[in-house]
Amino acid sequence: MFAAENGLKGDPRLQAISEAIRVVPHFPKPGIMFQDITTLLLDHKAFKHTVDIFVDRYRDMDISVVAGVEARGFMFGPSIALAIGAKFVPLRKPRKLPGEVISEAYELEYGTDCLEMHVGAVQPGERALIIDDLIATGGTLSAAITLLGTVQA
Ligand SMILES: O=P(O)(O)OC[C@H]1O[C@H](OP(=O)(O)OP(=O)(O)O)[C@H](O)[C@@H]1O
Ligand SMILES: Nc1ncnc2[nH]cnc12
Repeated sequence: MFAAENGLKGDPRLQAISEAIRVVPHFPKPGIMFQDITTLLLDHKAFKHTVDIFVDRYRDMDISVVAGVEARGFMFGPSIALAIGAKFVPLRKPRKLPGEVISEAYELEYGTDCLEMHVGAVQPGERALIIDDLIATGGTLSAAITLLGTVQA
């Protein structure tokens, strides 16, 4: 579905990316099929393909902010930000940022958590791209959208 919707159907890079991601059954608890992107990071071609796909899609779209979700969004977001000429804004787990923050709580596939962003990192009216490695329940992405939407309001 992702490939068809994004014009990537038949793109050989997708197979290389898919093969580079290790699937670990029952981690970190029974029933979870853990998608391990650390093996993708070991494969520099598949890693570059991953970044390139986002850069090709989002360059020249007037995006000035790439917001990366801790921790795995930090592994892809900065490369994409540099390539499309945007700033990188970390969306961090609680009590990691030293300045004034805005927070958004959310539910995970296996627990609850919260994302925080520095006040002033994003200005009203800026266009943002949110980067993470994976969507499971969508709770994290939803919280990230809400956090950035707070600024836009
Ligand atoms: O769609 P969801 O159900 O919200 O799940 C997806 C989120 O879960 C994982 O992060 P996790 O919270 O495990 O943190 P980590 O990146 O620090 O390992 C993953 O990297 C996404 O951020
Ligand atoms: N199935 C999964 N694999 C990797 N990270 C996750 N975070 C939430 N669900 C996950």
